[in-house]
Amino acid sequence: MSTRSRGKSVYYFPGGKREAGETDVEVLCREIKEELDVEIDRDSAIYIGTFEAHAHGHDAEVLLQMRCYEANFSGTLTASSEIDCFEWMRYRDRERTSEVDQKIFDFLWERALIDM
Ligand SMILES: Nc1nc2c([nH]c(=O)n2[C@H]2C[C@H](O)[C@@H](COP(=O)(O)OP(=O)(O)OP(=O)(O)O)O2)c(=O)[nH]1
Repeated sequence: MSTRSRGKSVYYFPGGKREAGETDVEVLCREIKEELDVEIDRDSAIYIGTFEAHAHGHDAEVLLQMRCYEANFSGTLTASSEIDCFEWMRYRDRERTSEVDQKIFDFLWERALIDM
């Protein structure tokens, strides 16, 4: 599932930057709550992998390293004020996402974890 932040042209996986002292799962829970108003079940979080690419919206030399998790959640997905919209995507939507997300789409596709 991908989100489009206010003023951005491409879709991002929900998430964001770590604040001082936070663990990965703490960042995950905070960002998902802020963006989509649902509660992540922290015990269900499973590390998927780390992906690197140019950070969208930054100078070409700025690299983004994204540590990805899958997890269950409870509540009703609701776009917060920082999100314009969210969308369940398929592999064919790959070009509508940021550079790092396209690598993640490829990873999911190679493992048959996303539909065409
Ligand atoms: N969450 C998220 N961020 C992404 C993705 N792809 C991508 O290039 N980014 C970039 C955009 C941002 O520069 C950074 C995430 O920062 P953030 O979500 O905490 O947002 P922010 O407003 O503080 O970031 P910034 O634009 O000020 O750098 O990573 C993605 O799929 N998900």
